Amino acid sequence: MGTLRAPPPLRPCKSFLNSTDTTTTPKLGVFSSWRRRNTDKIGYLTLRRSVGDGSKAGGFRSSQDGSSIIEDEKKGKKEGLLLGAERDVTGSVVGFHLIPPSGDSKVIDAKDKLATAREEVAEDIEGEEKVPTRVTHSIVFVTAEAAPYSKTGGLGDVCGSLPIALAAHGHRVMVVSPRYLHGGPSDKNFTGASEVGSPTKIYCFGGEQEVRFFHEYRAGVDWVFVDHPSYHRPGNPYGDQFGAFSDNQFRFTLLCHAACEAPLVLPLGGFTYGEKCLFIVNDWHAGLVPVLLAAKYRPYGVYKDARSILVIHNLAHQGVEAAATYSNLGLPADWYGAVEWVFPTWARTHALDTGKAVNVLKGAIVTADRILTVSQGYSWEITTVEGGYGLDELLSSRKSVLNGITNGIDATEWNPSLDVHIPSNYSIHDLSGKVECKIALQKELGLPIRPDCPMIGFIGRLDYQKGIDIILSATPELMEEDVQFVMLGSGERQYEDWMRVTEAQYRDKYRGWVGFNVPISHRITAGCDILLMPSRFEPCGLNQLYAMRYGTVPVVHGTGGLRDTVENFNPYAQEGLGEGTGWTFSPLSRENLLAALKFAIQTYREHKSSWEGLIKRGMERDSTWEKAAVQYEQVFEWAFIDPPYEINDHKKKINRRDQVWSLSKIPNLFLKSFLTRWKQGKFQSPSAKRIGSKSVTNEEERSIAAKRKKRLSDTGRPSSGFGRYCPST
Ligand SMILES: Nc1ncnc2c1ncn2[C@@H]1O[C@H](COP(=O)(O)OP(=O)(O)O[C@H]2O[C@H](CO)[C@@H](O)[C@H](O)[C@H]2O)[C@@H](O)[C@H]1O
Repeated sequence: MGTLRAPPPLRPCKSFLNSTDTTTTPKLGVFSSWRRRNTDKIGYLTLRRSVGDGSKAGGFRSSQDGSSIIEDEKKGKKEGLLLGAERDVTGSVVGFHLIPPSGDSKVIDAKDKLATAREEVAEDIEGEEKVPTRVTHSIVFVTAEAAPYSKTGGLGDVCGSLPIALAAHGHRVMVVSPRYLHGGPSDKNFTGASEVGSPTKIYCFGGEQEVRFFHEYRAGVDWVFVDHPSYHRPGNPYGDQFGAFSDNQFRFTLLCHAACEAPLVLPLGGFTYGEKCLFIVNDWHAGLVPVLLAAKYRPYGVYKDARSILVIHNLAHQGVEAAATYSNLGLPADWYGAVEWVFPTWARTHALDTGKAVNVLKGAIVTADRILTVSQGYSWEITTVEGGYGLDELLSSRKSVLNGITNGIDATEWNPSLDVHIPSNYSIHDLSGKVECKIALQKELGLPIRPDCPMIGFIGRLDYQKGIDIILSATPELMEEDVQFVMLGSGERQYEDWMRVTEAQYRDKYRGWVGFNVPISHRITAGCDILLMPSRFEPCGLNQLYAMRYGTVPVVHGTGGLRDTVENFNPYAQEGLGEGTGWTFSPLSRENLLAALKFAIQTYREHKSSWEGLIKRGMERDSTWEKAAVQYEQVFEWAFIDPPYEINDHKKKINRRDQVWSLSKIPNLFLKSFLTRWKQGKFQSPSAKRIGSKSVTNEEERSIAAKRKKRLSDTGRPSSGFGRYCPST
């Protein structure tokens, strides 16, 4: 956890390690600058990349095995010389250069599988120019959704834009997600992708499944879509009007297996990604990937140098299914402990319920090399009982590899001066278009056309996370004000119905748009003056970032990423010039929400210059991916410093458990106290002692249950303790 700090020491390239002259080998951390100072032959080194259509891509070229190719631009292309071993002034080999006469690059050392490429711009011989060294990786994103191909929320946005930002930094990036065909207009999103490689067999769910891969190269990224009949059905990626699909465990198990195969088998742009990849697995849907790397591949010497990073966008969804489904996952039998989940007694449904389940996200937390959340605030919240959804202790035990990086936004799609979905474009220098957007929105929704009336917007999933129940309770009082309120969302049926009823009740003030509609979401973001986000918890939140960029002032519950990104308004700061980009209220309650909204409305009406300041500070805020991409790169470096999760780690933990439970190994001295404690119910079953399982005594369970009961009676809502009934989506 904590902030991202100084970069780790640089790692030497393989060719350097191959040097036979070890006497002059510099220390790793100083290799780069040492090399620049002492080598006068290196010239200007860059790495060329070839992905998809080689002519389109810049950067470095990857070999079939994922290795990278280094070219000497200055000399190689002109002279076509085979430079061979490069030596410094002391005679030490510092690198190898293979420059073919054609100017084409060749692999330096295919055996080395040097997937980590190095882009170095050496300072000139006099040492005047200092340019940073950059390490590039072969990155494989695994995700259930990626915009614009598929999107139901923020996960799609992030996985549609972060890969592009990382590719722009020179990384070779692949995104693997399902090829959903719902039989509607969204199917055309996949028409740009064509079949690549040959059908691949996946072994899971007691049989053999065949998946096909489709590929599109766009914006510097290889978009790979896994095709299987189970992804072809009406609805959205996770369910339809009847609820979540019952075979989601199967569909996302398939995705994970296919994603592990893709870098090995797909010749994208003529070259596979190879084994030395960095998997970025998003949420539980992709959570099986790090477990597969450790359990299925590494024991056979495959993916030994790969690393995985788990990105948690929403801890509330963990992919929990009955323990009996373990055999479906395609994992070796002795890896059950990695995904095993035991619910506390109070959360079990009946007397014979043993509480045993498999929890895919837990498996990912245990086996991933690093863990990221989408804001720093949330990375702390998930280690607390309130925000941990039963995984807080496990996550706390992994604090040393847990960081938070605030999401960026796609600054091309969400740009008021370019947005194709809004009727008038505008910018911070000329806000006149914003009023036109407001008038057009009022017209479109059939509301009275009143440019001076404060207009409040809400966009999001209609569920408990987003605090819809608080909006619901506050709306009657809000409607007493002279305001207009627009909501766009879909989700729980009761809230959708409430929106329809409220619209009928307040015809001239309220509109509820039930459904998922991206163009409307842009028009609400641009046309409203205030965006309301009373989320109960919010890992990052993107709508407040979009709102600020569109000069719409956010009023948010101060939690997770909302607290990190919205600065509370202070009218007295900076000698009356003001400070802040919106309002944050806490704790979450109807009264606090109304108070914050009323402050905002009053400021809008009575303090025009303060309002303008709020708008401008929000629009000036840098929410692009650039900053986040650099922080991600820092975490990549850290991931490669440590060895990957090994089968040995797993075995050690299993053995430790066996030792605990082998009575012969417990000295007699402790046996009595052990048995006494056992009778008191202070030990759980052996399985509960396995890797990362929740290990609480019956007494603790009872006290947690009592606390929850009290909280329920005090506040009328359950705490976010153990996630007994996490849905699969
Ligand atoms: N009815 C509708 N019509 C059109 N567009 C709609 C819509 N409902 C939602 N959207 C869009 O979906 C996205 C929602 O993103 P959020 O980050 O607010 O929430 P979400 O909870 O899905 O994401 C999770 O992952 C993201 C990404 O990490 C985190 O920011 C977040 O906190 C976490 O809960 C936005 O682009 C929004 O405009």
